[in-house]
Amino acid sequence: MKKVDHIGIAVKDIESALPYYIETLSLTLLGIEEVESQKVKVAFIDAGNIKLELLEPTNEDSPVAKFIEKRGEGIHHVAFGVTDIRSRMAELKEKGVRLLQDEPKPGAGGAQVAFMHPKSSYGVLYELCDKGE
Ligand SMILES: C[C@@H](C(=O)O)C(=O)SCCNC(=O)CCNC(=O)[C@H](O)C(C)(C)COP(=O)(O)OP(=O)(O)OC[C@H]1O[C@@H](n2cnc3c(N)ncnc32)[C@H](O)[C@@H]1OP(=O)(O)O
Ligand SMILES: [Co+2]
Repeated sequence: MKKVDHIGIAVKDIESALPYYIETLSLTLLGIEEVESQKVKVAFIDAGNIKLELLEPTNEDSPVAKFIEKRGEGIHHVAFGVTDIRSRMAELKEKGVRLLQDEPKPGAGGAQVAFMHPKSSYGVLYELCDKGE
């Protein structure tokens, strides 16, 4: 794992959460995009050494919609920046980590992403995020 790339934060509505981050906390909005493969709209916020990724569900089957329904708004996942995601996935699988998919999926900003089940990661949903850098 190279470094933590971002922290995902589930919100019901990006538009209503943004002023808190931008005006109250004086952070900078980097961009907003929709990520169809994950059924979310995301807003990236520059928090200095890390990014915050606000996640708003785009429909009721979204993993983020389920999360909010069950656990409320709040910290949803931690994303490690990696290179060569397929090799990282193979290594983790070999070590007994339960991955949530066999193939990487398209994430935000053109990255390839994969997730590890929180049940094999001591209660934390971890993402692998490969931007090809
Ligand atoms: C755009 C992209 C990017 O950065 O580029 C993103 O981040 S997209 C970010 C959104 N995409 C994703 O999250 C994709 C990966 N996530 C998933 O596939 C799902 O959300 C799962 C993590 C498998 C959970 O779904 P499932 O339907 O199994 O829900 P469930 O409510 O039955 O959850 C099973 C158990 O995991 C726990 N659980 C669920 N979500 C959790 C989370 N975020 N952090 C920690 N624990 C979590 C539940 O409380 C439950 O524990 P108990 O049994 O003890 O109650
Ligand atoms: Co993420």
